Amino acid sequence: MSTRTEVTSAARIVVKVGSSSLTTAAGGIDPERVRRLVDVLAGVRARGTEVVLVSSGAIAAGLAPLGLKKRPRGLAAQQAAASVGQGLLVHRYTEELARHGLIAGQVLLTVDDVTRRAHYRNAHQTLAELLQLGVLPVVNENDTVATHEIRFGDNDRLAALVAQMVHADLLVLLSDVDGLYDGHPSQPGTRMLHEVRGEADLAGVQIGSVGAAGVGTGGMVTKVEAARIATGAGIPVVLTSADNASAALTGDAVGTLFHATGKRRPTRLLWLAHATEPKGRLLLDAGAARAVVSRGASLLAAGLTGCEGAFEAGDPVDLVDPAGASVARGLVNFDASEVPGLLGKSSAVLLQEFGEGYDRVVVHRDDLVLL
Ligand SMILES: Nc1ncnc2c1ncn2[C@@H]1O[C@H](COP(=O)(O)OP(=O)(O)O)[C@@H](O)[C@H]1O
Ligand SMILES: N[C@@H](CCC(=O)OP(=O)(O)O)C(=O)O
Repeated sequence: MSTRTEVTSAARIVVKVGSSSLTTAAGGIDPERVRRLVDVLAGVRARGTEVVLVSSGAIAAGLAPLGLKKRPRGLAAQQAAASVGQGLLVHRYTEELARHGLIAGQVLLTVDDVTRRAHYRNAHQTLAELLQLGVLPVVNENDTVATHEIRFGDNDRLAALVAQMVHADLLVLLSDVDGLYDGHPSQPGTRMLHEVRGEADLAGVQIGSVGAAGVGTGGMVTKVEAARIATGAGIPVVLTSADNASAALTGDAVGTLFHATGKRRPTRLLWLAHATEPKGRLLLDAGAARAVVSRGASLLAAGLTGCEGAFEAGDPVDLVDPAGASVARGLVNFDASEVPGLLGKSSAVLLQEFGEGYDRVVVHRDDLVLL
């Protein structure tokens, strides 16, 4: 079998493991599966490669202690299960990593942590420091505080964003299925794709949701989306089963390899483009639309003709050209109620009329992504 240099040459790898790969048939965390995974990760560390683990399983781990038979539907119950389960999950990782002389560091992230500039910087710095100290970060979504609106809901995309945040050289997605198939793997005659070089290879592939175990979320849809985000940012992705973890991480050609398709771009922006629901629309005049699209300029109030929606400062909004096309998405610096007072005014006028702070740009170029 050929060896994948994308794997063997990677100095930093993000590994994501899904709930379905950590649970027993009866539900709850399977300590054996955690142990086997940690043994593999310790092997990767032993050859000098840094590892960040993104682990699902908090909700699954909380089911048994709460006497629940299956993943609850309601958000509050899921949050409660995650609250109970996350501690147990990280405890398992801490114990297993300690057998190899390694230290686990829990990192719980919300959508805000990868979209808002200040939060993003914090998360980035924390992860960088943990890696510097030789700690193995164990990341999960902060399920207990995430609401429907500000929730990834799945860890696949979170893992892709973490991979970019830590400038990983490779993302490995471990699931209960050994690769991406051209149809749902339960259907006879479906075949595994060994390599995906771009969108063309995905044409005609039936990408289904949740697997048979019923503990995961998102199924293949979110994994392919995660692969798009990572590869579009220059990071190759290997998708395979947790049982293949050892082979995948030593570079064997198992599962599906998604080749890098793009150059690295800032994480938050990819998230904005791919997964954020805009909370409103800013209407731009022709000059502003041109400046944003062709020159990568920040959006100034002078180029605004109106707005729609009930957004607050910091929310994602679409920037719409005079023809009604959404040309960009960005994080707005004003509440919707403030915008009418700003329309068409230069920064100097705003400063004069409203004082300090109102001369700021409406959407900063660093918080903008073209659609
Ligand atoms: N085209 C496909 N190729 C492979 N698996 C698929 C496909 N379509 C749907 N699936 C399902 O996606 C499941 C994996 O997703 P999920 O259950 O969310 O796992 P995880 O907990 O690892 O995130 C597989 O078990 C499989 O049944
Ligand atoms: N944050 C959640 C993960 C959600 C989930 O089930 O994700 P996944 O199994 O990766 O599809 C948890 O820890 O239970």
